[in-house]
Amino acid sequence: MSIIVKNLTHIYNEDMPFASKALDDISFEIKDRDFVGLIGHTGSGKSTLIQHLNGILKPASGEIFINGFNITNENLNLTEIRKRVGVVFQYPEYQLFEETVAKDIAFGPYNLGLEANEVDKRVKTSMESVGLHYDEFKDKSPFELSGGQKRRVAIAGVIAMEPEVLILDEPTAGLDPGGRDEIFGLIKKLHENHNMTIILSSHSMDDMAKMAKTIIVMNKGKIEFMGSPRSVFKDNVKRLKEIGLDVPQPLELAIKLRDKGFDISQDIITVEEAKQEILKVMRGRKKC
Ligand SMILES: Nc1ncnc2c1ncn2[C@@H]1O[C@H](COP(=O)(O)OP(=O)(O)OP(=O)(O)O)[C@@H](O)[C@H]1O
Repeated sequence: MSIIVKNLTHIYNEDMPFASKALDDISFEIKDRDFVGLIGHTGSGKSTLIQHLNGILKPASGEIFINGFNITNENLNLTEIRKRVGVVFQYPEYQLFEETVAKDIAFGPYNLGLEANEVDKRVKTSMESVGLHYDEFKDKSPFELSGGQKRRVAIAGVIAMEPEVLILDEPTAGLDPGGRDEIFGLIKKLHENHNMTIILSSHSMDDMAKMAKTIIVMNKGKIEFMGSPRSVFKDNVKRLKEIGLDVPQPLELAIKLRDKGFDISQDIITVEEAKQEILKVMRGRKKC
């Protein structure tokens, strides 16, 4: 499902003395089945953009088309957007409220007006998709689960609505490294097995470099860069640092080694690439 954003501007507290522009005339296009990493310093406008993509906020100006469908159209029913675009907000486990896992996941599909049989089917399938065994977890209270499990329940609740675009705002915030890997593994699987277009915001450049096909870098409500992780990180190290962002650690290491006189490529964004490049340089030195 393609997404086209045209000249989108958002102003909080418009017409008030303390009005502030959070999105400033941004335009971009996301292709069907892309995996987009949304990065930017805190306050750069990522969450505001995400809320526009699912119709929660209305723009001061501009338009958004989801598969040709204008979701900024005043007359559009929000349920129509929710069927297409699912959002997992930051710390989604705080929004779990039902007494059982199955009931919590069923809440969204019921609101779409689906029949009980269809809702039950979707609850089961989405629980299996997030790695929660139906019989084991369906009757548990969401509140007796671990942090990572709660987050999976929240994700299952969104994917049970079978959206074509899944947006996740900082889905691993506050999780330990094990929980983080689990959630990223799950998102990767959803992208690959369910053909979902994914938009993911994260502060981890290493994870973005590993997972995203396209990176969007936001700064002060504008898009600073958009492109493949390799082109965005490799060509813009200085500017990324100026706007308060890191680059992936393997690239950081390559830059440091180059500064120390090693003839090492800067075209490195993953640990494996750094390993191969360092081995190549070491072998070259041995021969000399
Ligand atoms: N409800 C609101 N009312 C007024 N201003 C807001 C509101 N929400 C966000 N802002 C402002 O809009 C700008 C963009 O904020 P936004 O939350 O979209 O950034 P972000 O990139 O998602 O940040 P973070 O990484 O901290 O979540 C910031 O200047 C912020 O202070």
